[in-house]
Amino acid sequence: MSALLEIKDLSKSFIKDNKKVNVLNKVSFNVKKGEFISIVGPSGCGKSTLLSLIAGFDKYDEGSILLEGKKILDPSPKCMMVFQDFNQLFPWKTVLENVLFPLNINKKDIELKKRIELAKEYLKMVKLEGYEDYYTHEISGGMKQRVAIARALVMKPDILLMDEPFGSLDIQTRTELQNILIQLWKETEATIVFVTHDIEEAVFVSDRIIAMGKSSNGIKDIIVNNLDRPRDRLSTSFIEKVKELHNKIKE
Ligand SMILES: Nc1ncnc2c1ncn2[C@@H]1O[C@H](COP(=O)(O)OP(=O)(O)OP(=O)(O)O)[C@@H](O)[C@H]1O
Repeated sequence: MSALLEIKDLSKSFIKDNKKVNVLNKVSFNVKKGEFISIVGPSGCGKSTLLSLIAGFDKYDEGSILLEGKKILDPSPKCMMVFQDFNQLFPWKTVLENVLFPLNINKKDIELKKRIELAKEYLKMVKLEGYEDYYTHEISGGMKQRVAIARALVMKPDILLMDEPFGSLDIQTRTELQNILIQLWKETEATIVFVTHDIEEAVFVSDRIIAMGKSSNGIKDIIVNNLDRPRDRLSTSFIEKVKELHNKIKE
């Protein structure tokens, strides 16, 4: 596996009350094609900032972010983002129309009939077959997140960025969505960068876990997670890995 995303000496600060606040200081790591990476760390350590920079939503001060060797400077369908917020969907559009939306904007070369087929195929993959004509107020939070994931993945992005996508869900729905996401990741061979507060979630989904710290303004440690898949949350090896991560990220 070669590096798809290369982040090198990335620094970012914000100006607040005329003072410069350093959030990221010389952050470097690579993501290989097909890899599932999680980013964990305490609130305010810069996880969302890092994801926004990769998505091209914001500008960095120094360093570089390269996707297949090219600098990311602006948002593009190559990096799709799924947020935590249930309100990221268009409420005036149906479930199908939401998933169709990025295709209609970016993939006009595909004929409409095919675009609709594609959107339906991804809705089936997130187990929402039969809900195509529902509006967002008619579906649950977990279903909304599944629509958002289908809408992002239907674009076949080089990287899927996920900012605490399951953070507002109850534990049962969260577990169900983690399983769906892992299945989708395998089926679509996607590359995923996933921010989470939940250490167990990080151990369940990812190949490598990037632990960020607030005092370090960047990466504290990168933990390789080669537990066999499918992973058993109750196995001794899983629990040991969760403990290892807990100990490593203690501030
Ligand atoms: N636009 C902005 N202007 C000023 N400061 C900002 C801005 N965006 C983020 N920050 C600051 O950068 C720091 C990191 O914020 P960020 O949202 O990246 O953290 P996080 O690790 O994602 O936190 P959480 O887990 O709570 O979502 C915080 O101190 C925040 O106040």
